[in-house]
Amino acid sequence: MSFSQSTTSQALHLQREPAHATATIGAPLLQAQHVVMDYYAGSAIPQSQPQQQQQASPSPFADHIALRDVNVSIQAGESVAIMGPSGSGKSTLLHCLAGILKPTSGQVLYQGTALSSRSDTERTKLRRSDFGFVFQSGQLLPELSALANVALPLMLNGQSFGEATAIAAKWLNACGLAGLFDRRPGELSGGQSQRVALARALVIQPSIVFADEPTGALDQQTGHMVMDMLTDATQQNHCALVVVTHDIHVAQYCSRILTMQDGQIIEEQTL
Ligand SMILES: Nc1ncnc2c1ncn2[C@@H]1O[C@H](COP(=O)(O)OP(=O)(O)OP(=O)(O)O)[C@@H](O)[C@H]1O
Repeated sequence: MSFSQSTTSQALHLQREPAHATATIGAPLLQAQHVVMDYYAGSAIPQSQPQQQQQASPSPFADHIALRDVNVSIQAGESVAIMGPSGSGKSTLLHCLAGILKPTSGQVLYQGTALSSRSDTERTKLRRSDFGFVFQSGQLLPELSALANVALPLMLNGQSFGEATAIAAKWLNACGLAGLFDRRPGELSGGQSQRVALARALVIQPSIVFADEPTGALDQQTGHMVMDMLTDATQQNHCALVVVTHDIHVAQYCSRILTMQDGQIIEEQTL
């Protein structure tokens, strides 16, 4: 059974309506408006920590100014790749879009509401319920089994151990990991670990998955398998996808490619 088929059949049996079912039709799911990120202005701290005093307008030449007036709109179900040279601001943009970093100025709207208008607790809840994250590596808890790693986000959202592990098992199966439920991350290959990470990101039925170099630690063939799974699963679940990558072959899985340079989006390509 292909991942698409199994995802379709299994995801439909998951526990609740995805959060994006409540999004306003036609309005962007996620929007960055005039986002500036100056790491020296004291906004490189996570939003959950106290903010330092913001300083004067950023100098246009400093390399700690990671984003300069960035505007992006992402629709529900859309897939967007962010490319650009090292240091161009890709990861910073992804972290601002996901509410992990608070921009120095400008704002990020999710379902029409500014992330900065939500309390720390609300933002944490939002990330747990609506956002999935996939990083290059190291995102799984090493002391937990694959099954527990995938079940954990559901338990943090209030589901019982039994419910959470039953749903997690479906996603691990859908990711081709039957038989590996009890393995810890250190006992899995890089590709297997990354598939566990996909299952963990998708298990909550997020409205958007943020992926930062999801194939960066994988060989090309395994990277394609992971991207096939990620794009299949997000499409099947009408989930938006934002992928930071240096690899054009990875970017081409998406419907739109944004190219960044010196903290700005300099090119936008629809595929
Ligand atoms: N915590 C930080 N403090 C100060 N400057 C930072 C910090 N994080 C990133 N920067 C700077 O912000 C700019 C953008 O960094 P960012 O990591 O977003 O780039 P990137 O395009 O994702 O790079 P890469 O492809 O190498 O991961 C760079 O000049 C970087 O040095």
